Amino acid sequence: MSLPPLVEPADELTVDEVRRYSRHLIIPDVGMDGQKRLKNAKVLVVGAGGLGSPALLYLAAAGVGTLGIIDFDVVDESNLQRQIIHGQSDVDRPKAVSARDSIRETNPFVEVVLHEERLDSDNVFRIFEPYDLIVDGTDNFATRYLVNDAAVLLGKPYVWGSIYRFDGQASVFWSEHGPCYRCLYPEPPPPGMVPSCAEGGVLGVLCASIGSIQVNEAIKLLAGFGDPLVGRLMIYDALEMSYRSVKVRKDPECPLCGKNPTITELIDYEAFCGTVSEEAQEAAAGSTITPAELKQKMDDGEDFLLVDVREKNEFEIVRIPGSVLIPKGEFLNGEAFAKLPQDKQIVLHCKSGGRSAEALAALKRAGFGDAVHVGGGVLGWVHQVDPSLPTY
Ligand SMILES: Nc1ncnc2c1ncn2[C@@H]1O[C@H](COP(=O)(O)OP(=O)(O)OP(=O)(O)O)[C@@H](O)[C@H]1O
Ligand SMILES: [Zn+2]
Repeated sequence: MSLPPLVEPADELTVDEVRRYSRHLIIPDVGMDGQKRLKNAKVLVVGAGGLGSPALLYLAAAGVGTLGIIDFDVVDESNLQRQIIHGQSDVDRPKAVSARDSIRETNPFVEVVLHEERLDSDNVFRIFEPYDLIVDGTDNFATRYLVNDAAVLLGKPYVWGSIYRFDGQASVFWSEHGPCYRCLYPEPPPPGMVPSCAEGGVLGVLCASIGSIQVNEAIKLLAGFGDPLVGRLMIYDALEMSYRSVKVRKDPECPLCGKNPTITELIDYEAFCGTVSEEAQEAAAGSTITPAELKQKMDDGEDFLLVDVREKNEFEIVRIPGSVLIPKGEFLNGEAFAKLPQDKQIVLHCKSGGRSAEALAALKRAGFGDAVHVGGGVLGWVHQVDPSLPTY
């Protein structure tokens, strides 16, 4: 399938621009016409993180005239392993600002528009409106469904990518020409079932593999050459080193882009994706202690068992003294219960409190009524109790 260019060409390229983009200009498919279209293009990149870093740098280098960056976060040292648009001296600086500075160095001809805020249902239409196309570099389901729904309602193409450990996926969702994200993934995974990169890790270079595919697709759509990844899901396995693409059809029953849509306006995405399930929230209500309270229990010599429900790799990076490891999965399948004493209070913790709330719900169901979990998890422990420990 080929599609007409998304963008009209700019009137002309300056002499400096001709020099800079000469290796594009001599490719027949791009040429002067394609490069002028890129110059006129306006692309929004959501998230200046793992995927956003290479995406922004290559979109800028390619000469996309206007680049919008939306990110609410600041650069953390643990980002530098993969978020190559930021450097050591950017730690603690807003990601959007740091990304803009790198882009200026890569290509001063690009106009950068900063949106230093969290994309949500209240601001998404206003923010998306001026852009031709949206590149998504975020890592959470609520934002993905939000981006998809807003893109469908505004009729804009949505270039999506996703990464985890050694696996990557990418596609272009554009309901006028093919499926949307909901056609492929009608429901978000149950809370806690799909680990994030913060929980499971990601090979740094995978971001470049998938982020550059997203840029490739964006450029093709903007300038109108090649076969876009509309209606196809690209699956990449860095361990096997294989790329394959599978067909994705538009779902006639899709509640958003199908024949009889039931979603005609934005919804509450946090509730839809429920980062922590309702049962876990209920279990945690009134059964959550702070890291400082945990320290107090230890200092008071209370008799309890502290169980870390993270994975072994995480336990090896940093742990709370005296904790034993029983991964969350064993609470969900019931194997954990036989390992636990009946005569002691059980205190659960994880990295930041989400997984331990899920495990707590299972534990309470199994009859451990006085169990509690530590809000903020081991990260909270490091911040409140022992800042000499590493975080991840
Ligand atoms: N709704 C949103 N609005 C704006 N930016 C978002 C939104 N959701 C996620 N982001 C940003 O998208 C980026 C996602 O990138 P990535 O997952 O690589 O980084 P991270 O969140 O810093 O990593 P980690 O979760 O491993 O600490 C982050 O910079 C995050 O701040
Ligand atoms: Zn759809």
